[in-house]
Amino acid sequence: MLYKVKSPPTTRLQKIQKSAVETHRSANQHAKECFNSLTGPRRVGPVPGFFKPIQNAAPSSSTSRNTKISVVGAGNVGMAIAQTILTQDLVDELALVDAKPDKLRGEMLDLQHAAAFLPRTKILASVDYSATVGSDLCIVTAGARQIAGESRLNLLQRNVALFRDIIPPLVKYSPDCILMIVSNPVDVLTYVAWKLSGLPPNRVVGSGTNLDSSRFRFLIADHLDVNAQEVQACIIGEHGDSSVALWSSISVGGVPILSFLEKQQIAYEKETLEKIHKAVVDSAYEVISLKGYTSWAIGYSAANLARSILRDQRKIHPVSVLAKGLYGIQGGDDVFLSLPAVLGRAGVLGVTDVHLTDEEARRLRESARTISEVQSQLGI
Ligand SMILES: NC(=O)C1=CN([C@@H]2O[C@H](COP(=O)(O)OP(=O)(O)OC[C@H]3O[C@@H](n4cnc5c(N)ncnc54)[C@H](O)[C@@H]3O)[C@@H](O)[C@H]2O)C=CC1
Ligand SMILES: CC(=O)C(=O)O
Repeated sequence: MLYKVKSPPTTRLQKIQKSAVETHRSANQHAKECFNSLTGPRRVGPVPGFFKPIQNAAPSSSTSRNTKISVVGAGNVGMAIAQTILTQDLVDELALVDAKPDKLRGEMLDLQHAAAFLPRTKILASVDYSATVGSDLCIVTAGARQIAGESRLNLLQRNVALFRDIIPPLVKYSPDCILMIVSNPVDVLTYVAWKLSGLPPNRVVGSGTNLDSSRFRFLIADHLDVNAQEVQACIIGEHGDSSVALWSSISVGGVPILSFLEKQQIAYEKETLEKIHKAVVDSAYEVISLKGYTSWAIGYSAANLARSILRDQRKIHPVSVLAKGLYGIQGGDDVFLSLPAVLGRAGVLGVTDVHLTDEEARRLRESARTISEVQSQLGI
């Protein structure tokens, strides 16, 4: 016997909703028709005659060309990065790529509708990588994210498979780009992206512990009740559980903090320092357990890196770079992890040589070993 699912009777509210949707559709259609009658079908470039050039104008002498960023992955992280880039007036063109066409178009339109409040930026979106052509910087955020309690390293196999589809077309359309990886586990995926891209190592960088260092600076600043921008403090190594806090080089407004405490004979327990570092490591887990994902801080972190690169700022950021042979990391290991790197228009210009205590150096080598072990199972 078959049971038929009866359609419920149409209520008055549903009728009103249906007619509202139809009215909205026809209003959109009407607006499009009016626009087309004024300007012709959708076109690229200005409508001829809309403004008249002034008499005897010399051709533009500007030699600068448009700058372009592409963001792959229009999820929580990709969109937080995109909107931070737009508000900070970093580029002339922003291209978004995702595998979900409707979500992608929705995100593009939503950002385009803010045009009246933002610096002028052309925003494009497509599931096709040709939209990314000629990018100066490609930021990859696509992929699986952690669920509450899950480690970043757990995401590896799923995201490596996606990277095989993402990295080759990105580099095909933008062979001169700097590639910035954000998807997790960011250090291993930066290595994977480097291998799949064939780019020189200075042009492949992971967002790494730039975010962890901001969390660290926030916690110290909060403790001392000062501005976090006055706190020079760095976390290096894995963006994850084996990261290393460089306590020995922290300064606040130029004052080295550990020697200040010692001079003032203020006792501090090693355990207190460990607790602060643990709070940094636990930060992402806490936010994910509360809201399901992290987005705003990584949005600002990635835009901060994008500015240093595209504006050739030569600022020093803890980011994931090829660490082979640096800080005592074994020459045989092509491992990417965060070290203090100078970033500019050519990507990673160099790595600074910060003094590490024996304990910090040992922890960094351990962090490298953790990443290297995971990497060795990849067969890339
Ligand atoms: N490095 C860092 O500091 C941080 C990294 N992350 C990582 O960023 C990644 C993204 O996180 P969310 O944005 O929260 O995830 P999400 O699930 O909101 O977005 C992921 C997006 O990737 C897209 N996608 C999947 N496969 C694709 C493909 N083959 N091509 C193009 N797009 C594809 C999905 O359609 C989705 O829109 C995760 O791996 C997460 O762990 C998140 C926060 C901080
Ligand atoms: C998810 C992640 O990697 C973070 O927020 O640190």
